[in-house]
Amino acid sequence: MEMHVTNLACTRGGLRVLEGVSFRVSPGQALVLRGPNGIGKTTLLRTLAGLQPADAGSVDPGPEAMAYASHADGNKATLTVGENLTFWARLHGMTDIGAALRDFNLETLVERPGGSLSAGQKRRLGLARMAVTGRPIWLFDEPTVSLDTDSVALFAAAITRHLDAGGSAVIATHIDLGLQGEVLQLGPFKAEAPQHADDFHEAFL
Ligand SMILES: Nc1ncnc2c1ncn2[C@@H]1O[C@H](COP(=O)(O)OP(=O)(O)OP(=O)(O)O)[C@@H](O)[C@H]1O
Repeated sequence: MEMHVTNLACTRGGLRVLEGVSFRVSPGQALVLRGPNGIGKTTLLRTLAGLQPADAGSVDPGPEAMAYASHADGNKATLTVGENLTFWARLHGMTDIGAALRDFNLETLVERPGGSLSAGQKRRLGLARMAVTGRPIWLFDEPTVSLDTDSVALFAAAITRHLDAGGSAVIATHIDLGLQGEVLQLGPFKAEAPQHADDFHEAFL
């Protein structure tokens, strides 16, 4: 499924952050978002994921085709690793969690409560959730935070498998994951004449 983003404008906390953002991502491709802190990478991902409305422009397909892994891992502390993944899979009408457990090296942790995991283990669980959604377009916000070198390699391999299967991904990361696709620098899309931020938007988990 090809993703078309056309002339998108995004706002955060009452401030127009980005405008005129257009790109396409084909099946089998990853798009890496780059730009300095505060340029709007998270804001763009939240808009693509349907967590906030676009100020202008369009995103096709809509959020029902996407799975979003934000800064927050969003795991349930009292559910085990297996229960967390099963919950997330069922939410998306799926049942199989075996491949996700294997791909993110979670098999030995399957009975552990989410709240008892280390930061990197929590992150692996948060990322594994994407693999049980069955959704074709995966969105990631700084996915490699807390991951050690081996886990970064696991993550890159999981994304590569998803791309090889015809999926696609949009990833805000400063790390070179060696993926097939392009890099989009967001600097040129910075909104002109910024207004005063007059609002605080609670982040969605
Ligand atoms: N919860 C919030 N409420 C109001 N404004 C916010 C909020 N979060 C971020 N902003 C502002 O929105 C703008 C875009 O922030 P955003 O988090 O999208 O940037 P980013 O490129 O992801 O940054 P970073 O690389 O630091 O994660 C910034 O000016 C930021 O100060």
